[in-house]
Amino acid sequence: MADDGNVINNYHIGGGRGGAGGEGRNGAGGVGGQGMGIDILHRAATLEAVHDSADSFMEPKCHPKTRTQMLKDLRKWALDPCPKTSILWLYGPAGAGKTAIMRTLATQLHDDTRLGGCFFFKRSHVTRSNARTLFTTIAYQLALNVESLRTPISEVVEKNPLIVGLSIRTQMQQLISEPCRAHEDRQSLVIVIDGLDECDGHAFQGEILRAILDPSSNHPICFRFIIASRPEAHIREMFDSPVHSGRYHSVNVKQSFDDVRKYLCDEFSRIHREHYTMAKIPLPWPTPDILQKLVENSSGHFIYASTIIKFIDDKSYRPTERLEMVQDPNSSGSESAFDTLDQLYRTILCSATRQSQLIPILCAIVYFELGVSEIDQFFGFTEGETRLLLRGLHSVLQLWSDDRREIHSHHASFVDFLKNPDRSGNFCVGTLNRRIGLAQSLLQFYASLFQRNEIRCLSRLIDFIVSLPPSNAVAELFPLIASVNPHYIFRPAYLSNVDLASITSWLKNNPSAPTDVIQLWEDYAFMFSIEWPTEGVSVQYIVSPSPELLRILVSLGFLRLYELPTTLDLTWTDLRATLCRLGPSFVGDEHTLPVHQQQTTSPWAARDVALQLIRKMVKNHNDTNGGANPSASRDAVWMYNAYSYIHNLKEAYTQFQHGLGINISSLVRLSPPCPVLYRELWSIPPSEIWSTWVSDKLIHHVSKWLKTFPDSTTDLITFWQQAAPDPKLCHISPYNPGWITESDWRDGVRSYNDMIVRLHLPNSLKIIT
Ligand SMILES: Nc1ncnc2c1ncn2[C@@H]1O[C@H](COP(=O)(O)OP(=O)(O)OP(=O)(O)O)[C@@H](O)[C@H]1O
Repeated sequence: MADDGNVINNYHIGGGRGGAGGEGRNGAGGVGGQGMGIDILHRAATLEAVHDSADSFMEPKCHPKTRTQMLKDLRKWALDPCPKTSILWLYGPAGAGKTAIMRTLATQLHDDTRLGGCFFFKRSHVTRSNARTLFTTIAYQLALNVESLRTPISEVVEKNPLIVGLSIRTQMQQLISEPCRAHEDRQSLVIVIDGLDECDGHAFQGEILRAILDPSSNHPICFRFIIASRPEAHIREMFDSPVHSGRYHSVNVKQSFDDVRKYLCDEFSRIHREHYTMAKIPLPWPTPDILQKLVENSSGHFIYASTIIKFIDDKSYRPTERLEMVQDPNSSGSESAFDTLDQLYRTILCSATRQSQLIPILCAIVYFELGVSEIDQFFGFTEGETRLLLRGLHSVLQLWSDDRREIHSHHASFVDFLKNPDRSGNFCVGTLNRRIGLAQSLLQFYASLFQRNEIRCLSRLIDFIVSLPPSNAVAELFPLIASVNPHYIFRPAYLSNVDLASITSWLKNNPSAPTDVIQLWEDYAFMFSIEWPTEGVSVQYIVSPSPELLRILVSLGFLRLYELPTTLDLTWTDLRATLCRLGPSFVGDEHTLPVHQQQTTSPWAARDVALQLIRKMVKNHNDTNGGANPSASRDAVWMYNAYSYIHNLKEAYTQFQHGLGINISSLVRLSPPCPVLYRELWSIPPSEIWSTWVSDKLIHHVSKWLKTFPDSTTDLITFWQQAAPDPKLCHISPYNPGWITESDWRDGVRSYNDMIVRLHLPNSLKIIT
């Protein structure tokens, strides 16, 4: 195409002034007509790295009618006379199809006579992995492709032949940018660099990026750079650096299920057409459902699709049999179907550092889909350690800037690879030992003190444990299963009845499981069913509950089971011992002689708990010097650990005391008339309750309670209602109208009464309102 004197020559070398060039590095003759400079460049260039080099027919290219929109967009950007930025980063996971896109694009740009130069890096290749020849190769192509650039580039080299061995940045400046200024007001020239991550050494990769990205580089305005790479952490960090902000545009090579389908359909048709054993196989082959499954397995990336096509297309085998092998990853010989894929994954894993630490993390990602911060916590790492360990795996794993987001694999095939010992060998995460190791790590976490976090994996951990076949090998897990902190078991939304039933039956099916561990989890299952009713679990005998049991049951009307130990100052062992007296497996005196003992009544139990909670509130107040030193309250510390939305201990203290206040209000209302309790109410420090919204509830319920006194007088009730030091704070606020307070209280009573019925306890224990 000739529009003026600066013809873009499209690899056509015009007749030169001089004679033939000298012999090139590969034995080829130098380019005629431009003298020594071009000849020196020719010797220094890596011709194999050019898009249509001699062996480029073996390199990836886009199958016809695939990646059409992406190619169109890239080409449009490249040819745009005034794009917002002149640098574009094309990134995507390993095997997404970046090279295929870049080669196809380079060919299109070449046909448009707008390809300045290109370099296709190739990992571990003798010459194509060498960064030192990148800019000489590009300068050489610029000189050949653009006639007007030939002389200025050649002169630079003639003047200073050493340039081909100088630093990357000097080459970029002196060999490319400066001579090309003459081209300043011409059409854009595109420089394509593929596989930056495949160039030897992170340092060189960084240097190349700096040479292109740094604001000081001041490239001719006609230049467009397209750089493709995997989203490796060190490359992403360079692009993300504030110094380079606004200097480049990035494009993600996204999954494309439609393109993969198109490719597979065409390739299967070709195989069907070309393979002589296929003549009698009816079309469509493969059937649509098999094709759909294969498309799904590809995760929308080409590497899987092209790998299986290569395998099925082997002329020495029947394609139908090979397809069956691909579909059944456990069939013998199927490993070889994924050879290319596995080689890719092995290379990535081998290049990662600290592999022995990496494998348990991969195991956790594969089986639990955790986020970075969860893995840090589960494995007891210092914050940020997981991210460091996974730095080398960005091309197979999707990591997010938000540490809480689940890490996942770019390709489903990577997970299959990691699970299959025949494919991943030492990297396999699916062996029994590795799975037991993972279960141990996670159980250790759940056996530790209740920590401040929201990691809700216990249910999945139970599923994972029960998937381990009963064997002596799992015996190591039993002590840890016995030590799971009950706070996690009873914390709402952590587990369900189904989880408890499944771990219990798994333990029972394990001949080596100790009976006390089985009993413990049966008890947990029973306790759980008291709070979260399930069919089929009930007490076997009608027992008369002890005062202690009744106190717990009354409290359960208003509190969650997992709050009881802290609120009632019980240990989990106490709670279990008391509650499980109701259980079907309890063998004790109360079962043999049920009911015939002096009954404690629910109102008195409520009174006792109310007194206990008032004293607890006062104690917390005194211990913490009125809340000034909240760390002195164990309750505040517990509250802080239990709810990650609570920001600090002070807030935790206030919330805990408010919770107590609300429970005291309800329990007082349930109590019989009792002057002792009335007096105790006055011991509550005003700052704990009167200056808060809890006072609404307290005034409401205590007023109702006072009406039940035999000698109740309006005066007493009015006196109570006006008791608060600041009456303004104690009216029933619009946000907490009386009917809400009333309906909450009735719900508590109803839930308590339902529980009495469910547990087949005597009706006399119900609360009549
Ligand atoms: N559009 C496409 N049409 C047909 N085959 C494709 C296409 N894209 C990719 N492939 C095939 O998928 C495989 C992986 O593609 P490619 O090498 O381009 O991926 P990549 O993203 O550059 O991978 P890596 O990060 O490992 O360099 C190759 O065998 C390639 O031929």
